[in-house]
Amino acid sequence: MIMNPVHRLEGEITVPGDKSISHRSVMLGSLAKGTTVVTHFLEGADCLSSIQCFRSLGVKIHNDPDKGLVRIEGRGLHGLQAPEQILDAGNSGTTTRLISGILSAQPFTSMITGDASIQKRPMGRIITPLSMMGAEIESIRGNDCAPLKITGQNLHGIHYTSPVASAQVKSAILLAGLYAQGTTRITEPSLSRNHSELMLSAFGAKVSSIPDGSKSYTAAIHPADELYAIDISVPGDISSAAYFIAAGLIVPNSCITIKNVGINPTRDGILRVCKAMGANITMENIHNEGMEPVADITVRSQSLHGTVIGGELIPTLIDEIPVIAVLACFASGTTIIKDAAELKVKESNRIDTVVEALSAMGARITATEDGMIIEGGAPLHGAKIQSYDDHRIAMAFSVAAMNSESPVEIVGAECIRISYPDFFGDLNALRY
Ligand SMILES: O=C(O)C1=C[C@@H](OP(=O)(O)O)[C@@H](O)[C@H](O)C1
Ligand SMILES: C=C(OP(=O)(O)O)C(=O)O
Repeated sequence: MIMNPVHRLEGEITVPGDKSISHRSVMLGSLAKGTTVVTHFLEGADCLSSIQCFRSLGVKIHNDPDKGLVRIEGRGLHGLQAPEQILDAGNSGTTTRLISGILSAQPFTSMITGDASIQKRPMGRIITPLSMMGAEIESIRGNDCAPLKITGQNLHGIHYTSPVASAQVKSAILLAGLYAQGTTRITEPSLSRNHSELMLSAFGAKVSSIPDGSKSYTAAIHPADELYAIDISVPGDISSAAYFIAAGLIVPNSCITIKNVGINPTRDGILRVCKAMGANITMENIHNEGMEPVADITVRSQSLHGTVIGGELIPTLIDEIPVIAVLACFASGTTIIKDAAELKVKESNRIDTVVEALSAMGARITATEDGMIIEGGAPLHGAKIQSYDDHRIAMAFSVAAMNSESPVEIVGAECIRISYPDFFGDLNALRY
């Protein structure tokens, strides 16, 4: 894919549904009694993997992609059936880790795996706490990665202190906790996205999240008899909106409104960073969609300055860091991204891939152990960029290309289908 520089972006778009919320709607809808209807579902490959896995577990799921409508005929908390084949999570870490929490408590054995990238991502982080709850999980190759063989057991509650602020780890434990004897608690070093807590509670589970001490949070869940179906309207994904927020800021004379974007405070770090860089982003029509806050976001091109991004801000923008690094190249002064070692265990090592690609475009960027340092202000020029089949990298560099001095080639841009199938269609609708 060759991306040419863009002169101006203007107009209004609606980005696809939130990936995290779409995954969770399939999972909780499958475990609930009754029919869950989901609108503005993300028809990205990752969420389709979640649908496919739950179909293999005996759940009837009707998907109307043209309408973004998914209807899930829940089987109740104890109604899943043993799968006849190995479950395939595709490229989705969320599917793999969250479903493992559920499978740990089922009265059958199952196997789950995914693509080459998934088979390299660390699963020890869920195997350890789920095993402490009584689960039997084997990493088939003995490397703490998928394929995983999960033999369901009677689980018991634990209080787990997680070394990482990871919503996938937290959610796997909470989902297992639905089935465990006694209360299950997970303390994380800072608050990661809380969509599971909010949605579990909307489906009738007894779940709480309490700040304890300065930064750490403890989520707790009690075992449930049943969950009950609800209707879910999925907000626009702020992680997808992030590409248009960044593009609107760096492409001269631009003005973009992104409608109905989720602005849950555990996800809005990109907005806080833009503000810290001097951007004036406006929000209108702020309201709640079910349990999640949403707003229309308007962004205009502006001059930016560098900032420091670290600490508890990191989990609130972890997937946006590649495009924030691009933004930092157009800001005056230095931007430091730290406390973000988690970037190394995503679809690619996002510290290495971002630094490699931005360096190739002429940016002044240095990798650090837990992030990167960017000296902004050097113009970017065309280059051949490897996406390493990482959708966030392909989209972040599509944004970089928009204000590059010459065309950029993005190798493997098809991977964008993972989270944003019509990314280029939406982009073209704004291009002048
Ligand atoms: O729970 C989720 O839906 C997600 C959590 C994050 O991962 P971690 O939990 O590994 O930080 C994020 O990177 C991923 O895109 C989606
Ligand atoms: C890390 C991501 O997703 P997952 O962990 O679900 O593969 C992502 O979408 O950037």
